[in-house]
Amino acid sequence: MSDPTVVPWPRPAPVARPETVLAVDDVVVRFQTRDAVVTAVDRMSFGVRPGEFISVIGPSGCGKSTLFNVIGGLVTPTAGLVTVAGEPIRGPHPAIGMVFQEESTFPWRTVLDNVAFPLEVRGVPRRVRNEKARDVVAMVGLTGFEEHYPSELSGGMRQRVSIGRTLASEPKILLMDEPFASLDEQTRLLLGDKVLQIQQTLRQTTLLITHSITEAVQLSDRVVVMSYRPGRLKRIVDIDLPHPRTSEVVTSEAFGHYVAEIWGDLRDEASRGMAEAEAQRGGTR
Ligand SMILES: Nc1ncnc2c1ncn2[C@@H]1O[C@H](COP(=O)(O)OP(=O)(O)OP(=O)(O)O)[C@@H](O)[C@H]1O
Repeated sequence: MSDPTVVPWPRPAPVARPETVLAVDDVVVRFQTRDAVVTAVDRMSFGVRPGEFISVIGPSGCGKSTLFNVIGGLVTPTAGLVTVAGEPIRGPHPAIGMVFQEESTFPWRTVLDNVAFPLEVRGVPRRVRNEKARDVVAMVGLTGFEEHYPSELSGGMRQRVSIGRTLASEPKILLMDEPFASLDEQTRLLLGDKVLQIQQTLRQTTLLITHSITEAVQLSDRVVVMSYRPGRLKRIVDIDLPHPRTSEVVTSEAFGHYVAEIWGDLRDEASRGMAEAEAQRGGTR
């Protein structure tokens, strides 16, 4: 019998692991509320490869935003660690760009000046930053609107300005927390196309929180499904649909299979969430 303490020589080649740019490692987040301790995220671990598009989906209140806030350095985890390219995240970090659901353009700045803002903060000279901002404005499909103010744009266009502003800072990882939530279905689909096009052009590593299964399947390489309270990793689904993708993919048979599969996972979790909410309402009556 071979002695397990003897290291063979030559050493066996290490198991090939895909490169990871973002690692979420055993992250736990607990909040102390007035009458209880809430575990919002419980031992979540997953890795993200460079250029990958990952969606995080789960029932309302399962801890998606909390997880994103940990990745974005806005919340310190109770336990566990997030690293970007091996570097621990201990606060807001230039490698991470965040886009939120809420309106976040600067109303007093034009589209171009909104997008150029992070470059201005970095001290990039005006001519260079305007040139770069024009490229980003074109990428988000707003050429011709450079001198417009946010109040002159639709909700979908304003969200593209927000995405453009975040992209101008060239983050290693783009985090988007339900960026399309306030938009109508058609705009969502078209904006999804735009985001995918940008992601594929820049090979931008992207994490998206969404409630929409179709959006998750349309856009993602992998979908992280979370369980209802405490928010744990339920499953990671590989979306093996051809690239480049557009919203047309939603009509394919394979697409329907993925949606059904993820809904199968989510249905139980969402029902648990609803039952708990109803029980709580009953208890407070
Ligand atoms: N600062 C906080 N203090 C106390 N509890 C919090 C805090 N932030 C979040 N929670 C609780 O943690 C849990 C997860 O919340 P979170 O907002 O991360 O969920 P979510 O999945 O993003 O929800 P939704 O889909 O509805 O946006 C919830 O029970 C929420 O009430």
